[in-house]
Amino acid sequence: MKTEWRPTLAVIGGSGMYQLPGSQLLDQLNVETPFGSPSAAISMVKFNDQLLAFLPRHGPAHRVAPQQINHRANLWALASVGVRAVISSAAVGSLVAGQPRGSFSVISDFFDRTWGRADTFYDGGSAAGVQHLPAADAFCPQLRSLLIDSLRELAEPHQQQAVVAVINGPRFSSPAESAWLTAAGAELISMTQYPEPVLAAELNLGYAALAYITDADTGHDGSEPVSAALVMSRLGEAQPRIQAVLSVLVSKLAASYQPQERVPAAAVAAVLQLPTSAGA
Ligand SMILES: CSC[C@H]1O[C@H](OP(=O)(O)O)[C@H](O)[C@@H]1O
Ligand SMILES: Nc1ncnc2[nH]cnc12
Repeated sequence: MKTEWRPTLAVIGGSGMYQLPGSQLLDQLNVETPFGSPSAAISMVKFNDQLLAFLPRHGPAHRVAPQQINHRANLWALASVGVRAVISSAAVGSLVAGQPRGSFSVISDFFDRTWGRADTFYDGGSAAGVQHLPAADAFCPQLRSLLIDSLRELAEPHQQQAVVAVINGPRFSSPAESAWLTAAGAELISMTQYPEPVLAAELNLGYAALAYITDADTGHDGSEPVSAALVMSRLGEAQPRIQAVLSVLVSKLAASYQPQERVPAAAVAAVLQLPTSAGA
């Protein structure tokens, strides 16, 4: 894939974010990958005077269900245009009182309860071979700290760390499932925060999530149980706040940002050189 655009940062838009609010569209790139098609064309946008890549993980009109997202294609496509840092927006439910609805959270760890999702580039079936990713810091500490600084600067209520349980979806949890995940140590709940972070890390991309808490899942705090309509309406109200946080974050991210090398660079290069489905 040859392109004149080489953005340092990509934003992956979650539910309710199908364009980057406050950005100006410069170009759209249809990237084919060795793993099939991404959720949408990659938009090259100008945001806060910076060039950014933007990709809506559910597609432009929320046609891609959480369990159907081709995360490998999405991350490969972003890496192929030179991105080194990924900030994802995610609507999440809260499982505990310490993560209240209407606040932000900077996810620090995950608990994978998905099944059947392709979650590695290194299954031994290609020239890239087998790699074993250390997953202790799948959410990049450097990017997390920039997000925390941005939230603090805007006086946005936020929690600096949280364990997210990732369920397969598309249905929400039952009360018994929700209680079990809470007892296991989860504080937030999502359908998309796995395998996106680990696939980013497998390509040596820095990754952090700006999570916005839309609900209290099945209602542990006595509130209305979650529904898709409720998530969407609360996200709609929060868009200006999410945009403001991203704007401050972008001004703080240095063009010289270098993510941690978690996988040998030669293995990543081998993945990025695999023939695309279009060229195969
Ligand atoms: C629309 S309700 C459920 C949906 O919302 C969250 O999406 P995202 O993480 O992309 O913001 C959740 O994970 C589900 O996919
Ligand atoms: N309660 C919930 N469960 C799973 N994903 C969510 N996204 C937003 N709220 C959620």
